[in-house]
Amino acid sequence: MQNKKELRRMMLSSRRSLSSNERNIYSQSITANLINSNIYKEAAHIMAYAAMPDEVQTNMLLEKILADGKTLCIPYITDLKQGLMQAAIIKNINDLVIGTSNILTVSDNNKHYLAPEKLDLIIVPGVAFTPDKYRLGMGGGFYDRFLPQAFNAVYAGIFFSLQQVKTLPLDATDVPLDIIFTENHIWE
Ligand SMILES: Nc1nc2c(c(=O)[nH]1)N(C=O)[C@@H](CNc1ccc(C(=O)N[C@@H](CCC(=O)O)C(=O)O)cc1)CN2
Ligand SMILES: Nc1ncnc2c1ncn2[C@@H]1O[C@H](COP(=O)(O)OP(=O)(O)OP(=O)(O)O)[C@@H](O)[C@H]1O
Repeated sequence: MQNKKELRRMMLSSRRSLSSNERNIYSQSITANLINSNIYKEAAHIMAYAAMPDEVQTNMLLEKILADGKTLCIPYITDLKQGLMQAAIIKNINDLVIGTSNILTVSDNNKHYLAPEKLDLIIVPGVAFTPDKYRLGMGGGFYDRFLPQAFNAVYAGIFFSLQQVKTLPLDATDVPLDIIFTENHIWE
């Protein structure tokens, strides 16, 4: 089996092969599948993410979470070297600023963290996934360290179908997801 680094490079290039049109259409379907689910409807405190250009796009999702009156958090990297992040509350998408690794996040001077155990639902990005709901991420170990602290939350991955692989090289610290949404299937 390939190692994580090699597989990550391959799967990132496959994700990049989507046209922006495909990416937008698939992102809309994934968002629709998620917001129609009971886990979304039942969640009051949600952590999502601000997407990088190749990822499942989340603008519509972030707007919907706020419009539904739910608490919305996104990752704020507190220690890049140690792979640590917190759930920072956001009230308005327009307040986001460019942060670590060029990803939009909350501005430094007005941060409020939600305690991880308060989260009901975490929407997790990734580079590849398996049908048994393991994920390969960007390689920082951020989610593997964060998810166990959010022990009351449902962990929901959102991926494009072309990110599916049969198996992944797993480490003891890899945390499986509870449910995965793609544009044409839901694994639960
Ligand atoms: N949207 C989003 N936010 C997230 C994550 C993520 O995967 N997606 N993370 C999940 O862990 C954390 C950030 N982790 C990251 C780890 C490495 C790189 C990275 O290597 N960036 C390259 C550019 C890669 C690219 O553009 O494809 C770089 O900065 O040079 C980026 C984010 C927290 N926030
Ligand atoms: N809970 C943990 N405690 C200590 N080290 C960890 C933990 N989780 C992951 N790591 C380490 O972090 C490094 C990156 O892990 P991995 O390649 O699984 O990240 P990833 O899931 O792809 O990244 P991300 O979650 O940031 O998207 C590995 O060296 C891994 O052993």
